[in-house]
Amino acid sequence: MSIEISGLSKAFGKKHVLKDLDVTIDTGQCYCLLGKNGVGKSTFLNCILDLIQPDAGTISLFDKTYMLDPIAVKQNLGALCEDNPLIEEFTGLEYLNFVSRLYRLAPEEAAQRIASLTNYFFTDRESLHKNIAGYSTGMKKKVGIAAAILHKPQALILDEPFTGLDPIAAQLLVNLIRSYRNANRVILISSHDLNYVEKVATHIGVLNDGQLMYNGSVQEFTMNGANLIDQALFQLLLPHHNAETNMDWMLT
Ligand SMILES: Nc1ncnc2c1ncn2[C@@H]1O[C@H](COP(=O)(O)OP(=O)(O)OP(=O)(O)O)[C@@H](O)[C@H]1O
Repeated sequence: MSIEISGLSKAFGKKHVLKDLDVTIDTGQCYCLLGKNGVGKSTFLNCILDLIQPDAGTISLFDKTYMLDPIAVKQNLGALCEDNPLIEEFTGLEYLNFVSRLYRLAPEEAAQRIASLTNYFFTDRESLHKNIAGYSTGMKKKVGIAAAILHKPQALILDEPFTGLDPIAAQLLVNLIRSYRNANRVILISSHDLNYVEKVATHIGVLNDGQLMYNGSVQEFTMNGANLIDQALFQLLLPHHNAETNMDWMLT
């Protein structure tokens, strides 16, 4: 297995956000983690990224663990975090060059990859010479995504990658994720954008009350396409919800 998580638990004070989770994600899969606000999706991803220390459990990536070989694990990971921290004083190009040096890419190789990624995502190339502080949310996200991919990681972990992207950039990201998936990498995404999840997911996890209410293939989740992902998710999380009776006051 490429990503193997076993017995993962995390509490913040008395709130048990993740309870003894087991998840395996194999190469060629794009696993999309879904669930209501505040259910623990980012916490789950941040544990895998070693940004949050779990209370219990083991995480192994390509048979290596943080405990035994943290550098090897991190070399194989590309990450876009929910708050997308960048260095705002840098221009987009300076930031990507900085990241390429962190990963010790040869300068020529780095220049080639940066040119290809920025050509792909940025029609407005001028903006890449301006400070990130002045970028829109979507532009920052595109820089964050490019930085996550630059070192060609085996596993890509993306927290809310579609949020804030315009439809063109989002579709470009869909195409990129599909190519990445087909190149036998492994992708883990947390997202509320189910239209895009529908286009990239091979597997779905639905987190609720600290546990996975569903953990399996997208085909099984949608009953072989009989349901859309949003319908299947709604039925799973709110099977008895009746919006009309709850909101009558609004219509009179
Ligand atoms: N550092 C922290 N300290 C205390 N509580 C935290 C901390 N980080 C997260 N939480 C709590 O853990 C729970 C899960 O948060 P998390 O951000 O993982 O949810 P999420 O599913 O990603 O939410 P959303 O869909 O709204 O982004 C929330 O109740 C949140 O308030």
